[in-house]
Amino acid sequence: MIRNEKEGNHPKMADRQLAKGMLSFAKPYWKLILFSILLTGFIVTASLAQPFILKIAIDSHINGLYNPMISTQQSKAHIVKELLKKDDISFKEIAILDHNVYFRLNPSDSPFQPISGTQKVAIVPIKNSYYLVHGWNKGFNQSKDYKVNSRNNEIKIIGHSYPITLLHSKEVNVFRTNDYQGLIYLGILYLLLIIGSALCTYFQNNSLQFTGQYVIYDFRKALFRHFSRLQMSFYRQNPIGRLVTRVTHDVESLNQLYSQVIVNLVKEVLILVGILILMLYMSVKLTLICFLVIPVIGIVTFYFKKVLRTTQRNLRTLLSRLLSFLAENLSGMSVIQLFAREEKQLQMFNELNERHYRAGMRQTIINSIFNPSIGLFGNISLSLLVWYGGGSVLDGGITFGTVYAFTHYVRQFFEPLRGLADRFNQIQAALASAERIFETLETKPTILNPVHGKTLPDKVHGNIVFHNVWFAYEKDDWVLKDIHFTIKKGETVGIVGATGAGKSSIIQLVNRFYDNQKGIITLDGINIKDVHLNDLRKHIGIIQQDPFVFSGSVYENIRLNHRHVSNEDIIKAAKSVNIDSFFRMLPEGYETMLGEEGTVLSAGQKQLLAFLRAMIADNDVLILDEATANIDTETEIAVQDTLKEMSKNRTTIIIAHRLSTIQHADKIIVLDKGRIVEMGNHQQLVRNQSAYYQLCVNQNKGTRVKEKV
Ligand SMILES: Nc1ncnc2c1ncn2[C@@H]1O[C@H](COP(=O)(O)OP(=O)(O)OP(=O)(O)O)[C@@H](O)[C@H]1O
Repeated sequence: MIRNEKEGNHPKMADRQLAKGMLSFAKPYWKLILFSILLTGFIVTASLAQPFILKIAIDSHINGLYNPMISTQQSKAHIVKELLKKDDISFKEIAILDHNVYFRLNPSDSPFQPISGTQKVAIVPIKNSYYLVHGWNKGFNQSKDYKVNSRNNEIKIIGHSYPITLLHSKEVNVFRTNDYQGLIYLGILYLLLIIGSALCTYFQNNSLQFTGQYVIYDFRKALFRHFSRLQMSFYRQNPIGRLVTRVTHDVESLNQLYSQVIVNLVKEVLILVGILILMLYMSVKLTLICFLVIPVIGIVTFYFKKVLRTTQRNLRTLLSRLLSFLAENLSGMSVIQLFAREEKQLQMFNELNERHYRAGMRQTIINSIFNPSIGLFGNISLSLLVWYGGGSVLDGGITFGTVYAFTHYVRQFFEPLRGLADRFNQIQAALASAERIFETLETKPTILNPVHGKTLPDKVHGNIVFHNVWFAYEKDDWVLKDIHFTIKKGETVGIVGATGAGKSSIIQLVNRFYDNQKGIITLDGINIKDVHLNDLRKHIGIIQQDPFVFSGSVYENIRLNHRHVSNEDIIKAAKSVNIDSFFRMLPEGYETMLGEEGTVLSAGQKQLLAFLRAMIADNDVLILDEATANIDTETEIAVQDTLKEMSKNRTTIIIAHRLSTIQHADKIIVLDKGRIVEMGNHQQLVRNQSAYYQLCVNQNKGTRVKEKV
């Protein structure tokens, strides 16, 4: 049966609450995260610097334009010398201080008057030439200080009260032709950036992956710890497949968030901001033109973000349903085959599978529209750049290097935008998973330890009293009604009744798998709700009809957490019940590995194993719930003898359909539809000729029931 999944309908957790929860898991690893962020800073700087270095190289080497950004004092001096050579002006000495060039003139040779022995000169790149400007002592900027007539290349000096003289107007490609050293510096810088960036990326990736692994390890641990504190009703409401999805799929999706998304998001945002600043620095107009498409992208992204989140959530819910269905069907495959339900189940599986497939397709389609549309906007932006930037280069408004750098930056800008779209996907998926994980983690355990609990002594007497106990699994659907009985220290009590009468439910209450809604249950006079759960449960040993076998050897499965018990003790116990030979028959005897990847025990062997567990645990109260149902008659006789031995001086509760197994009990409680209808020993009850007698008659197929056992 497909359970009614309520997952998709749960109220959405506030994003802030989610973020807080996720941060709390990342907090222990803040140093690692900070380290990654610092490395990210370097990686971003390096990736932003690379096109800029190329721009400088192009402008300096291809166009031969002087660029103050890379002008070393040496190259400046070099330009000056080249210029002076061309104009045949001789200066005795050139000194470069700060960004200014100072000449110590030879007054007799020079047409200029020295100013206190030094002449201050500016080197100004105009069009494709360098100019020495004399008489300058402040900034010298295009449009404020001079204008270039692009038709005849004439340069006009404007708006200066002090004399400015242009010394030189010849085309000189000084830098390009001669400054190989500058080029080498640029090359080395570029190489260092690339190597540095690669190293940082390596360390950043590792530290991020480590963070992700640490965090998901903690998440899994927290989930498992929480699962082990949750009451049985939680497991009734949540199919195992769904819970497995939490610990596997959902946690993995969070791993991506911590190891890739967050820091990459920081990186991408930094790159976007950095590019924007650099582009604005180089040309405001060109930047604005390139980014004409940004508002459209904003609207598209907002819309897709909304749709994607819903789709992601839907996809997760359906996957979880699919897994639950799968888990349920795989564990019940024998029943499916036995009742020839293969086709029906397949049809149900197909339905779910198809819904999951459709949701997956929807997500793929959304992504396949979103990603290329961001790419398209990037290309539109590049076209605008070529159109306007190209024209400006021809006009001389901006350099070719600038346009070249812009093409890099525009691409680089749209790359993270596309990445941002993927980040959105991952964030949506992670948020949907986080919602589920935190919802699970926030499920409050209802079977709680008392705040100020009472401690039971190491050994309890085992007096158990049910004081008018009422219990329902579902609200007001009473399974046990006004149950009242006393089991005295060392007594053996049998509980009988028709199927569904409530026998097992009584046991579930004794060890607090469930809590009764009304009445009180006491152990040695102490309300069991006042005792710490571990303290209570360590006194109660239960042998179930289908005991659980852990992965591990037979020894480990019997010993469980009674570490002090030796292998010899276990063998001795097994021999005493005459079941030693059963375990010796296993492929490697007591060393045989059991569980998922080991040997599979038969139902009877499992019960024998559970018997040994109980013997080793030596609890003060022993409960058997159909504990011998799967054991053959011969072995059962041996086990019954041991049971008699074990129940001496130990409170024992036995639930058995086979009434012969409880005939020796000190007291037999007969249940019918959740109520006690009879209580007494075998003889008394047979004499009563009522409910118990009727059960015995039914079981003996109408033959007379003997009082004597
Ligand atoms: N986990 C559960 N959630 C909801 N209802 C339950 C649960 N376990 C049992 N019940 C219901 O409680 C009633 C009593 O069940 P219980 O298992 O105690 O009966 P029982 O006498 O032990 O039956 P049987 O002899 O078949 O083992 C039944 O109607 C059953 O459907």
